[in-house]
Order: sequence, then structure tokens, then C-alpha cells
Amino acid sequence: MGIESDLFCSNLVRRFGSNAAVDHVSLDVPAGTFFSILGPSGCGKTTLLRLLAGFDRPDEGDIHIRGARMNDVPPNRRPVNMVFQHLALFPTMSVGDNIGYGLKRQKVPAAERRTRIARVLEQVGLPGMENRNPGELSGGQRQRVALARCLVLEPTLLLLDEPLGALDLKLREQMKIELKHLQKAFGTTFVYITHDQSEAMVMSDQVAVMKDGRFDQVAPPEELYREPATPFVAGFVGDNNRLTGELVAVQDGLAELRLDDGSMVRGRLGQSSPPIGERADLFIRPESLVLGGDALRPDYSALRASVTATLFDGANSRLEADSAGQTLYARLPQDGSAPRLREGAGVQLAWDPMLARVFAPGAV
Ligand SMILES: Nc1ncnc2c1ncn2[C@@H]1O[C@H](COP(=O)(O)OP(=O)(O)OP(=O)(O)O)[C@@H](O)[C@H]1O
Repeated sequence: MGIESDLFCSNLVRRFGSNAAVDHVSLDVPAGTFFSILGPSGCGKTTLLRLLAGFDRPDEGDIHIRGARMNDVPPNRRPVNMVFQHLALFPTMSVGDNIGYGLKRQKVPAAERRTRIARVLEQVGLPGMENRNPGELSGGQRQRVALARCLVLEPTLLLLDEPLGALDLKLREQMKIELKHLQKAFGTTFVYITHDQSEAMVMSDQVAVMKDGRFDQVAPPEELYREPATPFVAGFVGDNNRLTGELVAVQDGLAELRLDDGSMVRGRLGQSSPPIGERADLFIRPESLVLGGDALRPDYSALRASVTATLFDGANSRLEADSAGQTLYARLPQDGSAPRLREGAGVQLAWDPMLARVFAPGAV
């Protein structure tokens, strides 16, 4: 890790007028890893990727690729390739010619080109498809050709700008697993931008959650999910319930909140603690909520709620309930153990306070 990493950036800033689209971003991506930048529309992902590719220049900060400073290096001289959402395969060229295009420009001899094209097609699971036309391929196959066209050039870094965005849901699910395997097989360093948290979580070694031009948190997917550093990350990564109340006490890292209907709930204090007496948000995941019964542990927090709907979605089935005007979702296991609950039925929703996070209110 450090300046010799495949990609190392320090304090990158890119302003448009008075607005900093990229606002002091630093990142360190070791060789052979899958790094995702995840954030909502307009947070600055594309602007950051354009700086890395060299299509745009930072106002401040440095970009290093394998130890070499890139700020003044034009895009075609950087050891970087880019895959776009709307891929631009040349429609009148065969798959083989599309893949060989960059090699030809590098003046790689024809025989070697043929060997490398055949090998990369095999690696992306399209052996022998050199002579097909892009129009004769499915959307997923075309995206694999676009990837092969970049990987055949053996870049240090592959930048991917929402490459699955144009595919339908089922294909996207399949391709995100394939991409993860391909990245590991090639060992190329991937920097992937997306607004889809599931894509980032499934594929990445590290995810940077971006908001308003800054990184809120950079961590492996599981850590982001279990230990969100900010209320934005808690609300953006995975499903979460949010309860708002007043912070009345803190003891041993556990915060106690009084909700507006007077109920008391508890959760672990996050990194940014509000002062006692101030408003605070408690986040608890749907799968951490249990439908309370006799076996409720005494240290659990619990709320009375009334069922507003059961939402069947196979393994992701959920219960929607209302507790004093706040909507909560709880996971409903589909192995027959979930009780049958009618709309309007009263339930008790309980949780282990260690699984809940409490933060000062922030934009979610
Ligand atoms: N050339 C430009 N001139 C002025 N403002 C720009 C320019 N490019 C981007 N911006 C602004 O910078 C901010 C970040 O834009 P950017 O396209 O990087 O976001 P994004 O996270 O990629 O969004 P999306 O997911 O919708 O593509 C936005 O407020 C955008 O309006």
C-alpha cells in the first residue's frame, strides 16, 4: 500500500465554478484488487473517473499509477483502459477485429494478435467467436467482448463506468458474479463506479462510499454493512430502518433514545455522537429485528407495532409495520417459521441493542 500501489491519489479536487464535484478525495488501490466507488447520482463518481483516465485534470492533488505521477500524462499514454455503460463496439467489425483494434494500433504483428485475441476470448467464455458480428451477440456477450477488448491490452488499471447499467436485471445479476471471477482470473486492478450498492458489495474487495464529492467511508463490503461510519452509509448500504428520537443517556457505548411516543430504545453509539438531549437516529437492519414473543431476552430493545403489510419476495420477504408513525421492515423467514400475520395485527419488534447504531442526524 502507498504511492507504489497500482493507483494512489492524494487530495484530488475538481471544481466546476464554486462547486467541488470532487472534494479532497484520497485513495489507495493495491495491485490485483477490485475497488468500487459507490454513490448516488451527482456525487462526483464520473468526474473522479475522468480524472483517473486523464480526460480531465484535477485542480489540486496528485494521481500516481504504480509510482509514476500521471497528472500531466495524456489519456492514451496512461496504462489505463476504460469500459463504458454504453459500449462502443464497432458494429461493422467482427468480434476479433474489435478486440484486436488496440493491438493493431500498438503495431503488434498479426500472428501475435490472432493468438492474443483467441486467448482472451477463451478467458471471457466466448471461445472461437472471432468471426461473429457484434450484432449477432446477446447484450451480456457484447459486454464481455468490450471487456476483452480492454483486457487484451493488459492495462495496469481497468476503469469501469457502470458497465452493467444497460443490461436487464437478470443478466446484471449474472454478470456481476462473472465480472468478479474475471477480475480474479486476470488479476487486473479494477476501479468500478456504480450507484448500485448490491453490485459494489458483491464484487469488491474495497468500497468507497461517495457523497457530495467526498468519501464518507472506505472499507470492505462486510465492514461497511456491519460498521457504518456515518448515518449516510448506514442508510445507503443495504436496507436499514431508521428511528428518530431524543438521546437521553449513554452508558458503556450504548445509547438510549426516547422516541416521540415516549418508547425507550437502545443501540450502540456510532462514531459521531450527538450531545445528550439532542435528536438522534437509531438504525436497525430488517434482519436484526425479531418478532417478539415469550423468549425475548431482557437486554433486548422492543417496540409495539401494527402490521401494515406482508411483502412476499421469496427469501427477501418482509413485514411492514407501523410504530407510532414510524415505518419498520422486518425480514420474514420463508422456512415456515414465520407467523402468519394479518394486516392490523399487533406485533412486538425486538432487537439486540449491539446490532443497532445510533448517530447524530445526518442526510441519509
Ligand atoms: N462539465 C461540468 N460542468 C459543470 N458541472 C459539472 C460538469 N460535470 C459534472 N458536473 C457537476 O458535478 C457534479 C458531479 O457530477 P458527476 O457526473 O461526476 O456525478 P455522478 O456521481 O457520476 O452522477 P451519475 O451517477 O448521475 O452519473 C454534479 O453536480 C454535476 O452537475
